[in-house]
Amino acid sequence: MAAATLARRIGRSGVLPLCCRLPAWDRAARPPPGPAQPPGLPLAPCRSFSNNKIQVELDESSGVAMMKFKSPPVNSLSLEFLTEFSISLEKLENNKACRGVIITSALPKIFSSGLDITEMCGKSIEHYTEFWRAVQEMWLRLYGSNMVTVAAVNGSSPAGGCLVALSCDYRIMAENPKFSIGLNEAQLGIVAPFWFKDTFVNVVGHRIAERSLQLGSLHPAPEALKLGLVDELVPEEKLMEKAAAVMAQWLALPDHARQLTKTMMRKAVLDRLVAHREEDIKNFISFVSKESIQKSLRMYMEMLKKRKS
Ligand SMILES: CCCCCCC/C=C/C(=O)SCCNC(=O)CCNC(=O)[C@H](O)C(C)(C)COP(=O)(O)OP(=O)(O)OC[C@H]1O[C@@H](n2cnc3c(N)ncnc32)[C@H](O)[C@@H]1OP(=O)(O)O
Repeated sequence: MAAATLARRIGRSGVLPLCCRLPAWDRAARPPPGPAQPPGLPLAPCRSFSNNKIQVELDESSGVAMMKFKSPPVNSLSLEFLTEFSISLEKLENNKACRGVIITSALPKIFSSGLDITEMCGKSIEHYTEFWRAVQEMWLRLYGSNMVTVAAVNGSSPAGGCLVALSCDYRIMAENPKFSIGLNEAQLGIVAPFWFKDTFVNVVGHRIAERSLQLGSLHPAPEALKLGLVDELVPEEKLMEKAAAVMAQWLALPDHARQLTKTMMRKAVLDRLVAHREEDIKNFISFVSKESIQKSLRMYMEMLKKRKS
């Protein structure tokens, strides 16, 4: 079925209708069709699981899951959020019926505000260790996922929020110039870890990443498109439809070829963190424990609050 037709059928709900079946080269063989269902019962259930901060709906007939961040006010990546995120990804990854996931936000104007700064202020070494391991875990799962991952960026997405989008296979952003995206860590007086940087370089190339990282730039959507930080801009109301169309296009290929290609492209970067995980945690702790860094983070939080009042 042509991607455009599929997208039309998906419509705004973002959920593939039951009549749409994708090609036979699924992630794994599906069970054979059972006996005829009694009238009124759905042919293929749309399974959903919702935790406190993330809602996931999987349409088993299409193999596409919709993951929505729903942690007001700004979908900050707290320890609880990151844990739910990793568990949700793991559940989908282990579900043979799931071949792709669209990641978006249920909140208006914000995709994710990045790592929860309060998790990095005035906490114990044990807490920093647990928090940073959760950040690593989320990235390893998302960047290394076998599923097709599409980010439907429907709001601003600084720092860790940008990392989530960068870790997907494809990024579509709402074409609102008020929405911005980028690794702005330098603006907070902190440094993006090497694997944030590697992920960024793999998307936009060395020169753009270097300039953007040093300046801690947050790029308005049109600029993000020009830099290649996002792949497409679409009007906000068309975002989910477009994400579904892109997903259908990617799922039209045999999984194994796409997965092996993805691994080939990403393995070196993933392996680098896996090999240096404990060292990376130690670096984070020694950096975040510095009084000067604590001061920078506190001042940044105050600035956010002042800007509001
Ligand atoms: C120390 C070692 C470092 C190692 C590397 C660490 C790598 C770090 C990665 C990161 O992700 S750091 C986080 C970077 N994030 C940001 O810079 C975003 C900051 N937030 C904003 O710019 C804005 O809040 C927004 C996302 C554009 C939304 O703006 P809006 O006007 O809609 O909302 P606000 O009124 O600003 O915020 C509401 C509420 O939420 C709090 N908040 C915002 N972002 C965060 C956050 N990242 N962590 C925790 N809390 C956050 C903000 O303070 C407001 O709180 P209240 O005033 O309502 O209490």
